[in-house]
Amino acid sequence: MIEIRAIVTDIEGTTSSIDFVRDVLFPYARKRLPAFVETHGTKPEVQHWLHEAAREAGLVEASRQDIIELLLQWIDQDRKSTALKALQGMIWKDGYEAGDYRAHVYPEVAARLRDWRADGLRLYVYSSGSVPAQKLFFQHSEAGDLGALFAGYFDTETGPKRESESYRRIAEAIGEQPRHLLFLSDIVEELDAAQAAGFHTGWLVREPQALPASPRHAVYRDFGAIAP
Ligand SMILES: CSCCC(=O)C(=O)COP(=O)(O)O
Ligand SMILES: [Mg+2]
Repeated sequence: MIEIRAIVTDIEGTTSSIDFVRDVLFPYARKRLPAFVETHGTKPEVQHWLHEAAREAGLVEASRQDIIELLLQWIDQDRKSTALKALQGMIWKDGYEAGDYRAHVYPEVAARLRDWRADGLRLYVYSSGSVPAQKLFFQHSEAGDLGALFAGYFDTETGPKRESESYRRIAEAIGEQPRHLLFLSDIVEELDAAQAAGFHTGWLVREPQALPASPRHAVYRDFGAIAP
């Protein structure tokens, strides 16, 4: 018998719409990034991630302007850079706190997360968004503050989402064998990596996307259909 003890979920395309991230969060960060770097660029945490971005791009002796342009380019490319995601998270904080937006979650998600918690399952997030950005996202969701439902958060500091070693690290951090863990995502390469590490997997293929013809993972239209 399969015994799932904890669920690890992706955000974009899984709990929440890709449109919200692409049409609200990314433009918000894009517009404010130059002024944010100019104003906060000497703070150690910001400086650290600016250096990391330059290092990732192989830029030597890059000016602040060079790094700003690089980061804007990465936002346009939706590059899953840990440094970019950390800086975006710092910028999004202001937007959430000012009430400029609330994070989208699909209509059934909050109720299902609560059901699973009530059934004794532990819930975790694994997203390319930084851990602080993930926490803000669920604290300021359209369905209210969902932060207390989660026992922990993982981002790409744990490792890339398409590498199975990242999922082994997550299982170890959670303290469960992978066979007791279910990973939910909209990206098949992430699911393949989780499956290779021994996780159960659920592929969220939300309307109006076509259902895959011969899927390698259990496919769900929404969280309502998932019965761990
Ligand atoms: C919570 S952060 C906003 C989303 C984001 O920047 C991102 O890259 C989400 O990617 P995911 O791994 O959740 O598909
Ligand atoms: Mg996703």
